[in-house]
Amino acid sequence: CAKMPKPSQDNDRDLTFCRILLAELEDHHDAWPFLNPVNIKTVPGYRKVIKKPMDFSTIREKLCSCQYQNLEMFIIDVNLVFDNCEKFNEDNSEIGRAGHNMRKFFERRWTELLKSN
Ligand SMILES: Cn1cc(C(=O)NCCN2CCCC2)ccc1=O
Repeated sequence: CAKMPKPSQDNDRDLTFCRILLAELEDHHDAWPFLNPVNIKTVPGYRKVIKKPMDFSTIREKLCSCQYQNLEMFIIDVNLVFDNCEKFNEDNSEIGRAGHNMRKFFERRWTELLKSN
């Protein structure tokens, strides 16, 4: 049938979930490497290696300026943070471990939230 606009309550639910999930990511003990964009002037190689930088403050800005169509687009950006981290950091490093911890936390929380529906 013709593409129908998503009922607004679904959009409202998605937006609420993004706000909850992002707040919990920002408050997590291991969030410190991901709170702001990696400084490509002080981190050698980052600019060349990581094609699409992403961080929680950028996700916060996008969320607050309605740049996420739905929950899926938000999850894609959060996963980009963790995929970039895995690409650039050894698993057995401070930042590498923080990335794995944060990804595990995020996976668990969004599945819990979606099951609550
Ligand atoms: C995600 N990620 C982060 C960094 C990084 O150095 N972040 C700065 C962390 N500092 C904490 C207090 C001031 C800044 C390097 C590589 C990387 O993949």
